[in-house]
Amino acid sequence: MSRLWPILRPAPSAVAQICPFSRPNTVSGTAAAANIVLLPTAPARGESTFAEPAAAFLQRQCPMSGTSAVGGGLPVKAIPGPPGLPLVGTLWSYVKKNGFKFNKLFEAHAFNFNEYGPFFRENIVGRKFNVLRDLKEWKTKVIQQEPKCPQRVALEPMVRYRKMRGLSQGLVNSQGEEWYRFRSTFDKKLLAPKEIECHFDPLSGVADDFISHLQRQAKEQDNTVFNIENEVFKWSLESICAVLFRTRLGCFEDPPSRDAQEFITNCRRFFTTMQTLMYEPPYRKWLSSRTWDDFVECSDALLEQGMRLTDNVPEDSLASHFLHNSKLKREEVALSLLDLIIGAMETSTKTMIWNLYCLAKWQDAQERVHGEVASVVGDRQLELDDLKNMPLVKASLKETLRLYPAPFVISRIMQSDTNVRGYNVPKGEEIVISLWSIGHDESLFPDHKNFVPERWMKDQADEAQRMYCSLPFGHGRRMCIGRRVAEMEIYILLSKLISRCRLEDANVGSVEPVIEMTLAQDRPVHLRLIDRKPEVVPGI
Ligand code: HEM
Repeated sequence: MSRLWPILRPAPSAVAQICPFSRPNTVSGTAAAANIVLLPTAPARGESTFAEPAAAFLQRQCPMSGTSAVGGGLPVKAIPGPPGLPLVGTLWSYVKKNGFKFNKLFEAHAFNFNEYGPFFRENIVGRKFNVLRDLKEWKTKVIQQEPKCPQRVALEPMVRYRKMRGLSQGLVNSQGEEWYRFRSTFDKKLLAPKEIECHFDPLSGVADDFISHLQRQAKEQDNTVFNIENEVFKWSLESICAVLFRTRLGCFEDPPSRDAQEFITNCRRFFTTMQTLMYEPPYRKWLSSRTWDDFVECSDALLEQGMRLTDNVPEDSLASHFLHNSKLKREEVALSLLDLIIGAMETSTKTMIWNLYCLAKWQDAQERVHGEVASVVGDRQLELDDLKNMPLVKASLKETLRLYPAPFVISRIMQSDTNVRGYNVPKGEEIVISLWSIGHDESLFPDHKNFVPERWMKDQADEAQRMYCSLPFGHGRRMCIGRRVAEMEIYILLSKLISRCRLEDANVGSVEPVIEMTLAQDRPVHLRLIDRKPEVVPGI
């Protein structure tokens, strides 16, 4: 996508010189465009003006404001933002040389927040984004008031494929009552903390096998695991299948079992082709394309494998529970289980790699986390209750997700008119919260470029920060349904791995984030694994 749709990133001065639309779209500028009798001079840039909700600003400064405000707020078009051309909107800024890159969209967001304040509006070829950097406003105005069935923009290639095959849209992409039917089936079993505890043993088994697999590889290659993504992807797949099907696929066998290899290949093809399809210009979907054919082929294969996995599931598995205790048809259960696998794979894999990379890069932090694990677990095997006593391990994941939030934005399509920061956002508009920008806001997170897990510890983070500054799994009725599974599998793997090995950064240069399906690493990540214990004790 970056090749097709690069986004221009002009320096502020360059904007003024080059662009015919260079005048910043300030409150007064946009309001004038919307025919509102308005303000003397609104400051053009910076947080201080925009940190104040626009309606209050208006009220204070302009006697006419009461009449110009719509439904108690300014019209949505008055939200400041980068100026655009008729029809194409800000696409011009995406195709200029040396501009923003689409695969670094979070940088464009940071730039725009700096220019236009914590709520800006952008129109790219007719699609309008209202981008927010204010988590409190997101929680109180968007999420707390959301209806029974909140909506998010769907993953278009998946929707197209399932329509073509006459299948239901499942958990990730359905909307309205259909979504509710799926979600209410899966919610309790996946989100209630007590329900998740039964997955501790299977996930521990996967973590043990994975660590031994990594250690074997490292021994053969000068203590180094090259391109660790290939391996972490297997851990992710093996973990989610252990949770859903109580089945071990055999990803760490040498070579992996045929089923595992097929699953790995199809999953990887699914994500790479979907990524390409998602960012193609819209007209491409009317033309035949090799990528689309590939996507259909691997989606068919995944569906077939998913159906096969549900054929003979052990009685104590989640799959069996959903097959026998829900009103969903067998095919709908199989599709939803696939959705859970799809939801889990990219996010958990990328997050785990970032977490390992951060610990390897910030050795002091790694030693502090290791100290905690050693003092709680010692030489025995990790137990479920230990997880409650390792706040630093948990903080290490939170800090990773602050620096590198796998979904770097979360979106909602408004289902009723809502006043956000003084603007009346009508039903049908999309609001996007930029998690990346929040996590990199120096005023919220001093020393924000550094990995400091302790900033999330109860005695160090203030209440407001803990409440409003971290939302990597989303929030509300449509939040990540796999959050508890993800947290458990990551805590287990981190504590086991770090007590067995010291991680070292074996990369040339700093690994930087780029947007693929989620916030990915811009190069293959290599890590050195140094055994902490001369002899490996199985289990920990
Ligand atoms: C570190 C790992 C993960 C992160 C950061 C993450 C993050 C997210 C986020 C931000 C959303 C959107 C929430 C919203 O719109 O408010 C989401 C949705 C979803 N996630 Fe996760 N996720 C992770 C792991 C998982 C796992 C392990 C599973 C499966 C067990 C999973 C399954 C899903 C599904 C099915 C949805 C769509 C839910 C719906 O639309 O009702 N995720 N995830």
